[in-house]
Amino acid sequence: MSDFSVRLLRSEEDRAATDVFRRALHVKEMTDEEWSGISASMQPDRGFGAFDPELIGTVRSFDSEVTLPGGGTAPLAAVSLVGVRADRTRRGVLTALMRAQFEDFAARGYPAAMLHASEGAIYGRFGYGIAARGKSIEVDRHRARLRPEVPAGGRITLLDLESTIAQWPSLFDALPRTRPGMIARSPHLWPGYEREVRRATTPTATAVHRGPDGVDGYVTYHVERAHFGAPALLKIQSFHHASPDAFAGLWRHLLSVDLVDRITAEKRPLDEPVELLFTDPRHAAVQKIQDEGWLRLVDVATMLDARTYLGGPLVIEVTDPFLDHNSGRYRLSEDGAERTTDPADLELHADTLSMLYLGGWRASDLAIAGRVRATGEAALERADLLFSTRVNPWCGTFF
Ligand SMILES: CC(=O)SCCNC(=O)CCNC(=O)[C@H](O)C(C)(C)COP(=O)(O)OP(=O)(O)OC[C@H]1O[C@@H](n2cnc3c(N)ncnc32)[C@H](O)[C@@H]1OP(=O)(O)O
Repeated sequence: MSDFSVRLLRSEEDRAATDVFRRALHVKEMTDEEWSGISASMQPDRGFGAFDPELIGTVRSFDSEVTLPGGGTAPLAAVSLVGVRADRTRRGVLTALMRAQFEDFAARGYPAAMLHASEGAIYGRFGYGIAARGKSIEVDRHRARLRPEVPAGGRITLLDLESTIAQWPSLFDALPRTRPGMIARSPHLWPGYEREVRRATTPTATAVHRGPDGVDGYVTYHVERAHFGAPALLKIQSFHHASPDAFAGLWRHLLSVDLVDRITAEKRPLDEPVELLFTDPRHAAVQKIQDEGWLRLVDVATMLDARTYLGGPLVIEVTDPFLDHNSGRYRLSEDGAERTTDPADLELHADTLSMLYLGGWRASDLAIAGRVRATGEAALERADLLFSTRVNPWCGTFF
């Protein structure tokens, strides 16, 4: 028996819910001024609160759309602002909030949800899995030399802070979302990004790249030092490109910025070939690899049928303890996905299916870790090919 109840938040409760979230992350509550700048980022009717009767926990989402393997898209609930008051944790509050959210997503026809996790041990039990990973890189600007065959790139225009803020949404929307896992940016996201760059103590700039057909890439960055005498770091805040020319041209620009010692970027796509631009690839060092996008297939049948596959057929048996209606067997092939009673080639839990879904992991690697059980090597080989994608998945949007 729970001694709290969960319901949709009213808009006048959004600020208190945001404060619950911030305190859970050890961040100060917002001032009136901060709240007035950020309140537009709350999509109405997408926040849930747990009450006992005080507000003790919250989750939110905003509507989006995710790119799938094969180039299709599906409606996506982007989940954020998850927090439970420190004196009310470990008694099922988040579990109840997650359940309410999934019911809401299903009722509104959102077959998938995604989030960025504060800790890796929280969300697997709710069926979220690490669907996309990202690498953090650091480039030694003084030593990195571009190889002769690297494209020259097109025209670069530099935007200042105000122009960056004004043009960000149209720049992002102008570029195709080419990787599985990339999401549409709701208007509710931009106020938060604006707040971040306005708070920076050094100037933010955006370099826009134009190719023969117009804008095909941009990078937003600022330069900072930890203290006087420390190396000057050019920190990439976002980098999106739609052509090899734009990728090379924007890196040429970053390397040309004076008074910079190192260039850093976090959570870049695992297969983005930055180091291959340089005569010595070691001058672009991968510092760490982290989980980037956690995916939840809320409606497994719909999502399995929405992506494309290579080869097959393969029958998978999914166990979904949190959303049991998803449990069962599915036959996957180049023709799509359907429920079946045929014997399974592969058995896995819903969180592991999320890891396979966007092509971010191989079934044979997950089998080594005990996350997938297969009838044999042949089934794993078929599964590796079936779920494989041309490029690595990447969300590329923080929320
Ligand atoms: C998308 C985002 O916003 S990410 C930000 C997430 N928020 C934070 O990290 C803020 C700080 N943490 C919190 O607010 C809370 O601890 C939360 C939200 C992570 C968890 O809330 P709780 O109400 O304690 O979760 P709940 O009681 O439902 O726990 C369910 C299960 O998950 C486990 N669990 C919960 N949090 C964690 C954790 N951080 N690490 C490991 N296990 C956890 C519980 O032990 C419990 O296990 P059980 O079912 O075996 O008993």
